[in-house]
Amino acid sequence: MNDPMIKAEELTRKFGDFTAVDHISFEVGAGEIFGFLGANGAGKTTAMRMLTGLLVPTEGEATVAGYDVYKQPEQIKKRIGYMSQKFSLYEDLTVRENIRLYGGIYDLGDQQIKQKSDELVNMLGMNELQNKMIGSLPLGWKQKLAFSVALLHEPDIVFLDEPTGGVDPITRRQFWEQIYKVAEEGTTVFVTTHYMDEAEYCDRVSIMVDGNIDALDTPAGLKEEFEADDIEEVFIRLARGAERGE
Ligand SMILES: Nc1ncnc2c1ncn2[C@@H]1O[C@H](COP(=O)(O)OP(=O)(O)OP(=O)(O)O)[C@@H](O)[C@H]1O
Repeated sequence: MNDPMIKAEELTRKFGDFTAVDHISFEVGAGEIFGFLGANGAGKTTAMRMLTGLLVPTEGEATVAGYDVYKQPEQIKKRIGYMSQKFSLYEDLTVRENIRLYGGIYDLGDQQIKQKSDELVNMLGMNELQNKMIGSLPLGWKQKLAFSVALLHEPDIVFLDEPTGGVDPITRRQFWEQIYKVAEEGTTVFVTTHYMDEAEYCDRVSIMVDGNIDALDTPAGLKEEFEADDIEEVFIRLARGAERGE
């Protein structure tokens, strides 16, 4: 892979004696949609926090957008977007106020923020909703908006931590159309999900079990390797041996 957008080598994080992420290695290319799967407690969030410059690894190496996670976390933060599992927009601000706030955090100028706000509200068909409080919007709208806000500063990579949790299949499908669009424009998408149908939409999928990456391939490649009809079957077979989780 030429100049991978994400490169992890033996990346490890311990909490005391417990190894949450255990020597994982993988690369993600520019414009790729990379699905990062694993059962509860497998280590996905911990790995993602290391890659986004939020948590220092215990061992191993990683670069994101060409920057080193140990030495250049601030540069990484400027080049990535992040949509967390816990919803990140401010409930008691309006749609437009949230966009303005994040535009400021991402260091965009006033003119650029205004232009981006107009574009975004139009693109999402949120004209009628732009002055409504976020708290009053349905979850699906909030998620679509949070995704667009994570892209405001045109990052190289966007990290999505269970972006579609709790919404209906039609809204999830619309959300995935947004994902395809940004990937086509060249943005790398790193996404965790518990929905196995969504794993099928990814270019490649990795499956974590107890801190390790036990499988990594295209959805078709994984199904072939495991002689499975769908990714859910692959996942269940791998996760069955897991010690962690609910
Ligand atoms: N700050 C911490 N201190 C101690 N243990 C932690 C810490 N953060 C995570 N862990 C442990 O590391 C393991 C991996 O957690 P992590 O949140 O990365 O898993 P996950 O795959 O993201 O799970 P989920 O799907 O439930 O979010 C879990 O056993 C968790 O309890």
